[in-house]
Amino acid sequence: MSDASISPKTQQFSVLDDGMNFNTRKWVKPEDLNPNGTLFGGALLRWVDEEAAIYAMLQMGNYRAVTKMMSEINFVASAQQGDMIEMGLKATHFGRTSLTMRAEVRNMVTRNIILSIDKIVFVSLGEDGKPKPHGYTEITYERDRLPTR
Ligand SMILES: CCCCCCCCCCCCCCCC(=O)SCCNC(=O)CCNC(=O)[C@H](O)C(C)(C)COP(=O)(O)OP(=O)(O)OC[C@H]1O[C@@H](n2cnc3c(N)ncnc32)[C@H](O)[C@@H]1OP(=O)(O)O
Repeated sequence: MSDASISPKTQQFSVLDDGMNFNTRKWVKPEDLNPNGTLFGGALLRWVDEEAAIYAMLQMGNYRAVTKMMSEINFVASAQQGDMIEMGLKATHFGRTSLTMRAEVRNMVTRNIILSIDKIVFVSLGEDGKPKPHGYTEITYERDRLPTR
């Protein structure tokens, strides 16, 4: 995707862009770098997995959500120390016990997409650790599904 196709809205806080929810920003720090001096892919994946787990919990209304599958991970471009990145997620399929989502990470400084994952699948589990139906079929943009303590 070219720079021109990225909406200027991506530089605003918490925007909904094409239904994709960009909530979390990270600052690339020295401890996040690989020996080449660019953002370490493992750090990026850890951030995405955590963000996706929280998104899955909010959508499926269950704190017990586990990563089942990630499709091809495309490290499209790199980021450097001092860059700010933002992570976007969008649910693409609600199954019976699972939720499939798409992920995109953008460099807010260069405005390039740096990572895309077409499919991340989370499964809602019961207390027995087995898949548990979540009962939802559509995206919520609220925090209305999670039980509170
Ligand atoms: C108030 C406070 C409370 C606090 C409360 C404490 C709890 C706080 C927990 C925090 C949790 C954090 C979690 C963080 C994120 C991890 O770090 S997760 C760690 C890494 N992931 C794992 O360890 C998962 C390991 N895998 C498993 O345990 C088993 O594979 C699973 C997930 C139980 C699923 O078992 P299974 O036999 O595959 O189940 P199965 O019924 O065949 O399939 C289930 C669903 O997955 C789908 N599926 C299965 N395989 C695939 C595949 N290859 N591709 C796509 N979909 C698939 C199926 O289609 C099905 O979907 P639905 O059609 O029902 O929608």
